[in-house]
Amino acid sequence: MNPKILIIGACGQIGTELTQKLRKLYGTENVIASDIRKLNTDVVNSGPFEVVNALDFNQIEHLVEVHKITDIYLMAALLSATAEKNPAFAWDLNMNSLFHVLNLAKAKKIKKIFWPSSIAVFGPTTPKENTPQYTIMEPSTVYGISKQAGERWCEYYHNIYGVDVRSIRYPGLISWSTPPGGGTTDYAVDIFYKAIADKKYECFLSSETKMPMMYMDDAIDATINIMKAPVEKIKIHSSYNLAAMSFTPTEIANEIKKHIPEFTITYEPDFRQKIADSWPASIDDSQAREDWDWKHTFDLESMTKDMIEHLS
Ligand SMILES: NC(=O)c1ccc[n+]([C@@H]2O[C@H](COP(=O)([O-])OP(=O)(O)OC[C@H]3O[C@@H](n4cnc5c(N)ncnc54)[C@H](O)[C@@H]3O)[C@@H](O)[C@H]2O)c1
Repeated sequence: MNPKILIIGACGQIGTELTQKLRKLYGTENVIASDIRKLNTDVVNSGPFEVVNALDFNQIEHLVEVHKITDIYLMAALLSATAEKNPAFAWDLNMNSLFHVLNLAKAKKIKKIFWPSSIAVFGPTTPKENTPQYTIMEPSTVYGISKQAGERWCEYYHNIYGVDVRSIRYPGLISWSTPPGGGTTDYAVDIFYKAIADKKYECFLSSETKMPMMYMDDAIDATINIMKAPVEKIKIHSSYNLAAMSFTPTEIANEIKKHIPEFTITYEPDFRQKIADSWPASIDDSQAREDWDWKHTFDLESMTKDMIEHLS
């Protein structure tokens, strides 16, 4: 039987593409998209849509009952750069929305949860290259602190209450259909828009800042596959490391130049440099590959080609 899905935060960078893919897979009527406002016409007009505040437990519970929801994908959050500008609100939104959904599962009102974590759970004391699944985690951003605390709570709700919650530590995500929502890796999306429109880009990170990244198609596949995996294959109930590629602004600029030879890049690092410097440069995701057969498709070369084809 198909799951009955509620996506909270469906109008964002990930939610938009996740909604369309889940609707194709499970049927439009089985995927209820929701967000705090009707922010994206593609999402709002392509199937059932509800306005919901992720901080309002009663609203979410009502939707779960009315639509007989089995699975919730909680995508609403304040992202890294935005969260630094409003730490108290970021903590409130990122934590309490998660508690609401975990408590619905604890009360057996839903069966399964997807909740995204991030490479922001790592910090300046974490080994930077090939960052292991289990390692030092001392995040220095409010976003990272909220994601790390969220991971601990996911594992706790699994261990103590038997909640089936599944999670991935997404790296920076690159996509062409919806603009990114205020993260530190957003430059790797903006650069394509500016390269095509202006043939030049001023990067808010320094030239050699290497970070883990992933093309949205791979991130959506990972999200759907971890949720589809038989429960016994999920060995980690905090969050899985996930990786596809790592590159610096110089490297992505050079790849873009293969398609747009006149493209130039300059560097003007801002407050986001400090956040980027505290994160890993590359990630060891062997556990996800082993446990539920994760594999990526896109590397820097194929991702760049696809982005330019779609945006040109
Ligand atoms: N995009 C990335 O590179 C990335 C990387 C790592 C982790 N993540 C995580 O993935 C999730 C989704 O990220 P995204 O990039 O799609 O974010 P986004 O900012 O693009 O989208 C978030 C969506 O949540 C909605 N929202 C905000 N507050 C809400 C509320 N109170 N009630 C209901 N909806 C609300 C927003 O309107 C928006 O549509 C987040 O948890 C984020 O931390 C994203």
